[in-house]
Amino acid sequence: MITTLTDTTASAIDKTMIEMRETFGANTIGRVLTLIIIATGDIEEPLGAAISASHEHPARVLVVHADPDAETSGLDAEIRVGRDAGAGEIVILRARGDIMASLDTLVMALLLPDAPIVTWWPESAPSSPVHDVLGSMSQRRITDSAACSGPIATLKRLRRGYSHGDSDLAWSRLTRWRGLVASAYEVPPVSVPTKVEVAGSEENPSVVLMAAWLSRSLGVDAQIVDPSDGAPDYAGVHGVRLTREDGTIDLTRVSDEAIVLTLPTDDSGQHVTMPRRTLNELLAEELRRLDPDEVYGEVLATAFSGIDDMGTYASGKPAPTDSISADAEAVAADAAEATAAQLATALEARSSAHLVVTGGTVGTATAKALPAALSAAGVDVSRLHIWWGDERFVDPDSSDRNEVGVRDPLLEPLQEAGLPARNIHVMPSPADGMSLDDAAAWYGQQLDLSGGDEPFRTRGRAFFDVLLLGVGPDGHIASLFPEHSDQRSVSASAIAVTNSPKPPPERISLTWPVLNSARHVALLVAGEEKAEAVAAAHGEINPWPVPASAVRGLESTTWFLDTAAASRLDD
Ligand SMILES: O=C1O[C@H](COP(=O)(O)O)[C@@H](O)[C@H](O)[C@H]1O
Repeated sequence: MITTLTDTTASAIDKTMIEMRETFGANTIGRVLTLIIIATGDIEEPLGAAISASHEHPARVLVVHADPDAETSGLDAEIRVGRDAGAGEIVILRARGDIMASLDTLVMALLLPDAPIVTWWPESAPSSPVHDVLGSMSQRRITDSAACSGPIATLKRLRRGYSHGDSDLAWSRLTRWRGLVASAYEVPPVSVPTKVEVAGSEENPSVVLMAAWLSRSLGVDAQIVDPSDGAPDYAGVHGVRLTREDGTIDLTRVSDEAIVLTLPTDDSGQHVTMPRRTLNELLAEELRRLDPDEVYGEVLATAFSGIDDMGTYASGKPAPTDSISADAEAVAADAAEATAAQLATALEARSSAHLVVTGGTVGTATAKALPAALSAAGVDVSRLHIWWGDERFVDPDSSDRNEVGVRDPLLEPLQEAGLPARNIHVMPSPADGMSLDDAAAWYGQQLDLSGGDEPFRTRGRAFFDVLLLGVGPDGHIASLFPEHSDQRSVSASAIAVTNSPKPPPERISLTWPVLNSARHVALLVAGEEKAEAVAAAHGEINPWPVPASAVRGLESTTWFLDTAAASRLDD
């Protein structure tokens, strides 16, 4: 049974649904979830999948088809119950123009009470599904990067915007492949492969995720290789080969229905039935589990964790320049003067300005020089916000804290000059009653909430006005250390760092996308012992071995150096 309503409202839709149910004798008792489908194109295919899945998971399906550019504003709805809705009930909402602004309220009025919510984007994907207005109210958020334009770029965006509860159909397409590879691998004698290859296109998200899953599970870098010449285009994983000392495990798709498996102990080539999966099956599988798919999150983090992806946050920005002075004191004075001028300019353009301070020797000296420099530049400190690039996770009054180092020389005078206490964004310490992980997540959330509609990691635009960074003799900046695995974390704005090579071992650090969202970056360095790191950081952007090479400001990056720290620049 289908009823259409034009220029309608949520309450009229609800009333009509009740009437239709009464006429039809259906009820909502058996519905187990609300499935929201955000459609941008054809709705029949995803709707067909939802109807099919409804036999296993009876759902209320809300299809949101929005046209924000429409000249008129309004809402039409189509309600389907009974045979036309499988074992569920369907409401198709066609929203035009201004009505889009109240989409969340509209959808909220139509949700099944007390039932989980799943949102599915069949052919588009928000940068961060959890930050989407409808995604934010859902337990599970399903995308399909392979169906979006620019599948790999989409998967990269989803990686940066990932949150627990996200999943992607490019990953669900691998469920059977993963099962088969795992059981082939476990045929005795089990041994770690020396080479791992996935045949398929590098432009296919399932192929990329398969390689990442294998790399992560086996601890061996999986290579993506071209499918063999003349192979039909299966638009996904063509095969997996694990080379071991005793022979190879090879799984190759030979048709849409089957793969051929060879083992070191049996090279006869067994045919195994493994049909390619339909959209209906993929959706039904997704709805089977409403808890977060942790493995997907971890595999997504492994994919694209290479240097290039981290480095892209820094590349394409103005080249760094050097400002060389006689000694550390002069470096601090020059940096403070430049910072004050940049903050003054920021406040001419915007209502507030954001400064990130740092710890370390020259960082603390620069902080000491700042109050006088800010006053000389006429900066209205009541409109200033202070953040930290990193902090050591130790007692709040420990002299190891970066914040303690600037408390007397910077924070006190600025507060006296009008800086509100609420604008001082100190990183938490153990005394705040949070674990290190929770403390880092909390600080990241404070930043995400301050910066606007999306988290930093997907925003790609300026937030901080000036970012001050010290540089260690090993080339570290903030608490991102060379060849330290925590450096690879980019799916949060702040991360917990453990086993820091420089004591204390537990720290909180801003991550690459956040550090790379400043208008101006100032690297503050003095001393001969840092000359080598400074020279290395003046080379190519290469965050993994040389973190200091990979932070750039959107408008400027300046190395404030003393002559000793600059001494190897011509080498
Ligand atoms: O551990 C850290 O070290 C750097 C640099 O310190 P320095 O004493 O060698 O100048 C610092 O900038 C960073 O904030 C800090 O946590």
